[in-house]
Amino acid sequence: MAVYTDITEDDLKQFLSAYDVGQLTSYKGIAEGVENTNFLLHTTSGAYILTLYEKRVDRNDLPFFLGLMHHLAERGLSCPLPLPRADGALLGELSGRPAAVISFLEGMWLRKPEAKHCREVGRALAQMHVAGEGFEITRRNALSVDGWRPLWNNSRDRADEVQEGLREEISSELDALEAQWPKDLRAGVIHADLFPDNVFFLNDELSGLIDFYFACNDFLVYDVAVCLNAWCFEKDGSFNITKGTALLAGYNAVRPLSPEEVEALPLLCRGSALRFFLTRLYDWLMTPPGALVVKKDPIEYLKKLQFHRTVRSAAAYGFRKADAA
Ligand SMILES: Nc1ncnc2c1ncn2[C@@H]1O[C@H](COP(=O)(O)OP(=O)(O)O)[C@@H](O)[C@H]1O
Ligand SMILES: N[C@@H](CCOP(=O)(O)O)C(=O)O
Repeated sequence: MAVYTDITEDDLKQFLSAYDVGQLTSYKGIAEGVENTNFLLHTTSGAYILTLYEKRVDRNDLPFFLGLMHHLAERGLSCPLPLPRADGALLGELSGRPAAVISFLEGMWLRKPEAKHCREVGRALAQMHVAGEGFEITRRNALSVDGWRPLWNNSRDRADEVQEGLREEISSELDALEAQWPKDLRAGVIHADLFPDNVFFLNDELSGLIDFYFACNDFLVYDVAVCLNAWCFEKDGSFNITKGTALLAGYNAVRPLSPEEVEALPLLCRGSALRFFLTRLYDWLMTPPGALVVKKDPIEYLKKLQFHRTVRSAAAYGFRKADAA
């Protein structure tokens, strides 16, 4: 559950008086999510999401996230829009946190995505990459290769508590990735966390993308690697090549990957698996017992990382040359 900060009805009503959303009729905390506190609001004019930005989100990054949602929506991508207050600002303050009211996106995230959904996600990811062109604010990816060692240093000494041998395995993985990480692939705005819980579907059609709070500038194909990891593995840990083929074909239909991007894919998949392993490991070790959040299993991502180490080319993910640039 992710409701870290509570609000009172009086404070909420006062906060909403700056918005053109009618009168509050009900509100409730949303259990899902990890980073921020979200409430579902109903008012006399409809449904909205209220987001209170928690400590892990840097206040200085909020104009990037909120501006990006505007930029993408203006270019036809289906994603939530932050509502302006009467003074034009997109951010206010509630219960001591920066807070925004966001439009409500219809749909549900899929608990059991199939290959046809993976194709839609690939398409939407490429559409987001194209729509992100021309967005003027930039944000570096703090969770890319430069950020992994500091994160690892915080957990390394306790890593063997989670699984014996982890300390050695991850240290050598990190050395290898730092030495081989590509330097000059095509870069742009990436979502960086496009997991199934951040993609909504309505009757099998993708209705929109949410949760842009890890978005940043990085290699576009790194986002494809994040999605292969998040969408194409089965619960038993096996990689589903039918899903991989669909996701890559969907992506390529909108923005064909270059030969350099295709070649880099296995390494980027390893890196993306390490990135989620490291943040999950940190949370696993550091979240105090009783905290109102569901911790995610780091070992799931260790297994994905180990699979990618055996991969020699993007064909193992279902990449077909016919789809490429
Ligand atoms: N714009 C939106 N429309 C509808 N539901 C939303 C919207 N934004 C968030 N939610 C709901 O809130 C949950 C958590 O949102 P998310 O942005 O993933 O939180 P976090 O940043 O904490 O991970 C989502 O799974 C969804 O149920
Ligand atoms: N997707 C990440 C955790 C971030 O969660 P979100 O609720 O912000 O999407 C993971 O699975 O480790």
